[in-house]
Amino acid sequence: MIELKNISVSFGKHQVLRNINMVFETGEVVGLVAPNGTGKSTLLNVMMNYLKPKQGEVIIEERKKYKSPKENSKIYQVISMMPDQNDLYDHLSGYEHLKLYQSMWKTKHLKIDELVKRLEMSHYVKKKVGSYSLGMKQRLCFAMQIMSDTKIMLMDEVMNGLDPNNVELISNVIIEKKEEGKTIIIASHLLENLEKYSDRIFFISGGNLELFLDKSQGYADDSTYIKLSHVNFETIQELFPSLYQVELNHHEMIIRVQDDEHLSETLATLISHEYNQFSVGHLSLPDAYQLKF
Ligand SMILES: Nc1ncnc2c1ncn2[C@@H]1O[C@H](COP(=O)(O)OP(=O)(O)OP(=O)(O)O)[C@@H](O)[C@H]1O
Repeated sequence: MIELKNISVSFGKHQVLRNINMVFETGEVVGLVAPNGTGKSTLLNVMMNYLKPKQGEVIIEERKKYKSPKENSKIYQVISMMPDQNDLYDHLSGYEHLKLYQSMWKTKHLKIDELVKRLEMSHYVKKKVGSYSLGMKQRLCFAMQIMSDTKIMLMDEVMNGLDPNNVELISNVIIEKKEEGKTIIIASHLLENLEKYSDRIFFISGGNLELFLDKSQGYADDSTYIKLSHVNFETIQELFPSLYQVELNHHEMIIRVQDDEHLSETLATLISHEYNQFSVGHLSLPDAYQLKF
């Protein structure tokens, strides 16, 4: 469990985080979503104490705070940030990196060979990192964090450079770790993927965390949307002048309806005008992102 209390961060006059209050609970996966340069890494860096906020504090496991080197080193037994590819040593093998993490975090109970097999790294893990592709390094970085076995795991762009099979592989391990009770906070631009395993998803916007989805409660925006394909935006605007509608791209648009009565009326009108290619429901994360940013 990690709590953020009144966290504000500014770089000069640019305020990146504004008075953030949030608790990330034990055993949940939280997704952080925002365009480049909005504050995802800043927030994760504050949680790791790599960056001191202008105001506010981070509380880990209800009472631990970043106060002194001694206290901080205890906290780093509980929380970790996924290493960056730039943190890897070209002259060491992946296996040696994993050994190093295992000894640093004293996690002899975890079997390196099992993890290597699980992440399909067996064919390359004994080779030097200097010879790895982007995706091979990324899997190693993820494996290193799994090896640390901390209760809280922060991951910045965990799926960077991974092909669809590896995205699936890592997603499954994230779900397993969540089931073991880990708190996992992930900043990602892979929206459909993030939506699959996150318990809660927040947009970072205007320096604040805005809830998009809490799987135990539902969508923050509980309106119903009709998503239409292969339509002419102007024609639809003329048909429904009073309804909120947005063009997503050249051939897709959405209409928001307030209640079931409006929904039935709107669908009836669409069908009577021979518009049959639509779906009805909540906004998907990619569509909500497109509307928001
Ligand atoms: N050390 C710094 N000094 C000055 N400005 C900074 C510093 N670190 C971050 N910023 C600024 O803070 C803002 C947020 O940066 P941050 O790295 O948190 O974005 P991000 O959402 O993680 O982006 P990305 O998706 O590209 O990783 C950006 O405008 C960035 O330029």
